[in-house]
Amino acid sequence: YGSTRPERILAEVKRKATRGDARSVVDTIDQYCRHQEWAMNVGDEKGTILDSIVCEVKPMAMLELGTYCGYSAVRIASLLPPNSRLITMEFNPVFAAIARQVIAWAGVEDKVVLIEGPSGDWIPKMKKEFGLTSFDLVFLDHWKDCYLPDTKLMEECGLLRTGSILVADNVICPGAPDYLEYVRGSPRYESKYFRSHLEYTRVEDGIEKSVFLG
Ligand SMILES: O=C(NC/C=C/[C@H]1O[C@@H](n2cnc3cncnc32)[C@H](O)[C@@H]1O)c1cc([N+](=O)[O-])cc(O)c1O
Ligand SMILES: [Mg+2]
Repeated sequence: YGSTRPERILAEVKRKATRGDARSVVDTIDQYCRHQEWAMNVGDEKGTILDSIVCEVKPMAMLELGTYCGYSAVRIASLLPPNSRLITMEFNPVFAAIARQVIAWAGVEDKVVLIEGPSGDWIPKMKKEFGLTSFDLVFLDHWKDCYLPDTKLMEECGLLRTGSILVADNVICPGAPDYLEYVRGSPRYESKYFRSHLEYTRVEDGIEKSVFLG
């Protein structure tokens, strides 16, 4: 009977990755998705760009929109300073259940809070639910037409402070043109494009890093 792609990715992690070793979970997923079946993880090439930004920012409070199988949650969590948290949102219960197991296998569950539900509903509740003032770093990797509305919602809910950084995957492929136009055109953002390739392919894609100026 047909398993889902995320279930096959989890099975591969349990078969090949070393329990408690986040790096081996990341490498196992990259190998599988490069050689067996493609999946929409940020991947190894764009992942190193994301890694460098996480290491530069050293966020105490980080948000990820769109957990999927948990690949980037594991990648990010393995680089977070002690006592910092990644909150990651996923509204598909099947994907959320897989991601929880991938995160646990990697041994980073104490750094990751996975919220199951739609970002649009949860963003307005973040401050109260988590005693947050603002996010130091946000990784956007969910539906591409949600990037802009969710960014505006985070602004309105006071979740961004002067210096908060937005990192958006796929700004070229599949593309997020309205988001790109907004962060590049707005005087409230200082935006920079990191050219790369769509995960596991030679197609151009890139990551946009945008600093909120307040
Ligand atoms: O479509 C892509 N990503 C969408 C990712 C979507 C993921 O975020 C969740 N989600 C969506 N809105 C949500 C709102 N709230 C919570 N989770 C949400 C979905 O349940 C899914 O797990 C994509 C596509 C390609 N591609 O080459 O086609 C490459 C990529 O790197 C991609 O990221
Ligand atoms: Mg992506």
